[in-house]
Amino acid sequence: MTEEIAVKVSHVSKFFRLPTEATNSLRSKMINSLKGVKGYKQQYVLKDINFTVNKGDFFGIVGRNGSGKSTLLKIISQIYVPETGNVEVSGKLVSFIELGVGFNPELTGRENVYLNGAMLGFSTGEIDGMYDEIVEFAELGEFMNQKLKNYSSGMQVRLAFSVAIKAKGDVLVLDEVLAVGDEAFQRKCDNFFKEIKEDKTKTIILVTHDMNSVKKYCNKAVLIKDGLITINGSPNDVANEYIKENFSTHKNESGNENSFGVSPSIPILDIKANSPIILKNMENCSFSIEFESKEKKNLKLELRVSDDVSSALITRRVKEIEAFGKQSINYILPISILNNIQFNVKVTITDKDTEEILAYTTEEKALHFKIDNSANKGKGLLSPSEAVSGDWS
Ligand SMILES: Nc1ncnc2c1ncn2[C@@H]1O[C@H](COP(=O)(O)OP(=O)(O)OP(=O)(O)O)[C@@H](O)[C@H]1O
Repeated sequence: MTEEIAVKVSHVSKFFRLPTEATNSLRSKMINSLKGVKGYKQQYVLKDINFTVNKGDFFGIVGRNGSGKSTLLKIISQIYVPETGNVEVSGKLVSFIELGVGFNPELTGRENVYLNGAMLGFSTGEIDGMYDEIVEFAELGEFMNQKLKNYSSGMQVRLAFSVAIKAKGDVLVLDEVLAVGDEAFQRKCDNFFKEIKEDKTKTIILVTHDMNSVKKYCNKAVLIKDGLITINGSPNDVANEYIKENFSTHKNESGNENSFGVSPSIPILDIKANSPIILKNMENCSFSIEFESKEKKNLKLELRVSDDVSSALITRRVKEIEAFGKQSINYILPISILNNIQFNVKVTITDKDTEEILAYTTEEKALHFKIDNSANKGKGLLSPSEAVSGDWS
């Protein structure tokens, strides 16, 4: 069965002009123009963005502040025109990406629902049909005849969000940052997202910084970095890569740059060699994984041993443990089938319950070994049946 496309983003690029000098007189403007000085530079915010969202998808867009997510949502919602490329949308698109658009503080809640609905392209009859559901979801029944300017900011957000999600659109574009509210309203939104995830006639595009939401609701996601899509794939891969990206800008308490790859709950992660790192005439390579868990947690340790030259994975082992405090776990890797090879050892520690990555070994902190043993016959991994495994101790 071929999937129906809801939104197709093709080769979209966008730049903004940033002033490079202040020209506050007509004279300097004229001189600059004669000299060919433009007085601004083009800052590319999106660079050749391509992806497809199918009907029924719950599609996540993830990226750090300033990576270009809101600009992309505005292009999808036809608020901005891209410099290159285009966006094709099938069906009616409803977006909730900027607060206050389509709302007038001098009008009542009720009038604002009709105004906003009209701006989204719905007729009065259509809004009549949606009105009760919108008010019920927003829990603002008794306030609908009051002017919007008398609403608290939370109430205004609730109304705007409710119009967006209860409007009968086919594609809903949401910036989750705006979907704030008290705990009860958040729970309601959570239920709504869970329901809509199962509704294969609705398509959602959600920008969020909350990786639990990505894993919980989305079936596909993209990660944007500096205006480029760096991953287009499974929500788990995107969420984990985003967490790693964020980690690399967090220094640990000592401010030591070599400690990148740790988090407040696992502030230390090291791999220490117990055997020499140049292995001659030896059968085993041994090392210990040392880390500290600030809280009692069920953890998943993923050990990866890879060839330094080809990056091929030699072995991957997973161990689940309940850990609290300082830990040291030994690992013995038999090397009898390897020779003339350099390899590295890295570890990723994940919270077993939430699947969040809590710490991982960065390139700089990987432990490297070299095998120089003429008694061993092979080079690298000989065949899958001879895969190197090893033991935890
Ligand atoms: N109207 C504008 N004029 C000039 N620059 C802009 C404009 N809008 C956005 N930018 C710049 O474009 C870049 C991307 O901004 P954008 O708001 O799309 O990022 P974002 O990923 O949504 O960030 P956040 O997570 O903080 O909302 C930023 O460097 C921002 O300063």
